[in-house]
Amino acid sequence: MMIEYQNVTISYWKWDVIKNLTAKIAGKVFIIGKNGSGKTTLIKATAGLLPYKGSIRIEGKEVKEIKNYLGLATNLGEVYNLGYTINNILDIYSEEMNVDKGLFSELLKEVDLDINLNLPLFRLSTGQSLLVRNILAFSSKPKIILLDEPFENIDPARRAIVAEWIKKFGEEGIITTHNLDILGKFPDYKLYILSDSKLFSPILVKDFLESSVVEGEREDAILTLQVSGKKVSIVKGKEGTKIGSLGTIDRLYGV
Ligand SMILES: Nc1ncnc2c1ncn2[C@@H]1O[C@H](COP(=O)(O)OP(=O)(O)OP(=O)(O)O)[C@@H](O)[C@H]1O
Repeated sequence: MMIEYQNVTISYWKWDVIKNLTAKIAGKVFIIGKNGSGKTTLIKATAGLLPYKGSIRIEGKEVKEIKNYLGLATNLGEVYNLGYTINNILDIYSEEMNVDKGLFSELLKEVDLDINLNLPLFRLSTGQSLLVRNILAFSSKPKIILLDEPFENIDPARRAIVAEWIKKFGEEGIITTHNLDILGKFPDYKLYILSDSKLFSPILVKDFLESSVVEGEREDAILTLQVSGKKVSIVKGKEGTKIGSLGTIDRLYGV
């Protein structure tokens, strides 16, 4: 079981956001990357919502040829445009996408989210809407989860609950995030960095958080990547500020 990218190029008009990306992803993994690096674009293409060149295969099946694959769920807003109110969405997705209404209500209760299900999604606050979309994704008990920034604008106690759901639901998938604190809850998960259109080979979250970022190429690096054309090394040891204590990964991106 795997998500496989082979020479994948994804473009908006003539501009390539992802260029010749090749990677094999197994299990549930995190992808981080600076603003605009293409994380959302990659998730959308993997969910079948964007055209791409090359090959994206999920469990051996080419994404653009898959119709109604029920094993995959995402929190992307585009997917939940059908239906007007949240109740409408629930009706449609319980029928078409295996969303379990009982599980949906249970998860809603777990985060103590008191919302009017007769409202359209876009009437909710940014955080509430994302929580509902996360819950919709988990409620189909998917095999594969594609979650774009599932913690953004969500308060800390609820973020911790979303983290537990990520551990519980899905056998494989991709989660993008900017949130270093929450990454600490996933020490044994693999982390990929998307930079300069490449997905750099994965390192364990715990190794990443215990490392520091230095400029240039280093022999002792656990990972050397390219950021805006410059080499950056992630090294373990006493040197510099640990990534885990930075609170933000901006240094990695040279900001
Ligand atoms: N529909 C679109 N049309 C044209 N360009 C787009 C479109 N969607 C995204 N882009 C551009 O593609 C690039 C990658 O965007 P994307 O949203 O994938 O980045 P990201 O890594 O998810 O960023 P962030 O961390 O800020 O969420 C950006 O420069 C963005 O402006």
